[in-house]
Amino acid sequence: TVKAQGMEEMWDSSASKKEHPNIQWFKDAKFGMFIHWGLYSKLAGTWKGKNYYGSGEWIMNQAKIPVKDYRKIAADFNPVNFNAEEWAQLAEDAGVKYMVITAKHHEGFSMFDSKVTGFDIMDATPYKKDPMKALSAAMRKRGIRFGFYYSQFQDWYEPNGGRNTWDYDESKKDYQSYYRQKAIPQLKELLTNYGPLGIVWFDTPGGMTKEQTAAFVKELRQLQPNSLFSSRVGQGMGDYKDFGDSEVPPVPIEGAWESIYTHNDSWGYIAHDMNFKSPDEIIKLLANVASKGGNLMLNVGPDGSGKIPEYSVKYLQRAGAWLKKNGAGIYASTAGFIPAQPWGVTTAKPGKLFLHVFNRPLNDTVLVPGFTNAVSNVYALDGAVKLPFIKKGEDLYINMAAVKNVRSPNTVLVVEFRGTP
Ligand SMILES: C[C@@H]1O[C@@H](Oc2ccc([N+](=O)[O-])cc2)[C@@H](O)[C@H](O)[C@@H]1O
Repeated sequence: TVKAQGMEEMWDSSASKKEHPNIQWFKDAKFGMFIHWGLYSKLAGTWKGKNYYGSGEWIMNQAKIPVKDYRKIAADFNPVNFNAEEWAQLAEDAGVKYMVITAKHHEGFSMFDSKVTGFDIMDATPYKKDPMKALSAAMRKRGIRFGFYYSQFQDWYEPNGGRNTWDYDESKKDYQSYYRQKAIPQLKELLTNYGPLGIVWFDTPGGMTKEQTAAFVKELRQLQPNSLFSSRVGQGMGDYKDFGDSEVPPVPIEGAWESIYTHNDSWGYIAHDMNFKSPDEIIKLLANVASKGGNLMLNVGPDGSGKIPEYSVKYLQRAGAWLKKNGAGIYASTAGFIPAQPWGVTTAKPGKLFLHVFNRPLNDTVLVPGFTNAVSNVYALDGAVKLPFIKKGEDLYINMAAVKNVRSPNTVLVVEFRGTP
């Protein structure tokens, strides 16, 4: 471990598996916004008149578009509708506690002002402004954590970057030169020019040994010791775990972890993909992930003009409205000690168990089996409506007839108890 200015000890993920000293905000956050935005957003899922479905950000790979053709998109990329305040306000209204946006995805195009390449939004587009500068400032103003997604290995623009196998011979690539000349200098720009970053989100590790990854991580941590690195940095050197796409573990998982979900069926914008998850689905998914002790990072895919799809705006605002009333059952909660039940799931805090009732029992009687602790009070969170309850042995029965709002996708009941579960 190396001594660093100001930090009594530089946290070194490769050395010990103890948690990052700055992990608690992430564990308490529970809800984040993911943003995939790049040149692919302008293609909107179509190339040469052919529609592609799923993962719009992979269209260059799906259609095997040569770099000489793909780079031309930049000349028409002019997101005049991009409004950092609007995006940041949506994050606030949605109730997310952090945002992670693609600074550079696999296509290799830099959505920020980079001195390392000419294939960036300042030099290669008519837009000539740095949206990441405005967005990081707008988020900081609202006290919502901000971070970047940087595709550290896959770079389909660079001859020595990972995984463009249709223009370049993968076996001939010198990945180290790509890391030295592009990935590392660009990550240093991102960790230097946009203020404190809550998170650096990596994807698809590759082209580096364990030792090289350790050196890579150590070099970057020196710039922002407090920043959390996601698990896809590789070699187990991340600070929290990311599950596969749109995956929730079946049972509670210890430690800091995150489930990432698309809002429709694609990370990048696809004009013909309207399969947006409803506000109810978002609220249930968030409670489901929280009931197992994790965070949900939900994605939006702005279009090429810089507009976040209307359904994402409306539905995230609706989910945020629910969180304004019921956030106490989510933020800073831990996994529920009563497993999922026919009526829903549970989350916990010291002396409190939150019942997330998705499916209201027909007779309005909620059974919580195996509840050993003595119960002192039960009420519905939204409106603090006290509810009658009885215990038969370890079975707790709650009558929720007094809860009028029958339409809620998730009615949160609070069980206050003595002792520890
Ligand atoms: C968030 C997504 O991350 C990756 O896709 C993955 C990476 C890893 C897994 N995985 O580990 O299951 C699945 C999809 C990217 O390729 C994709 O474009 C998107 O950015």
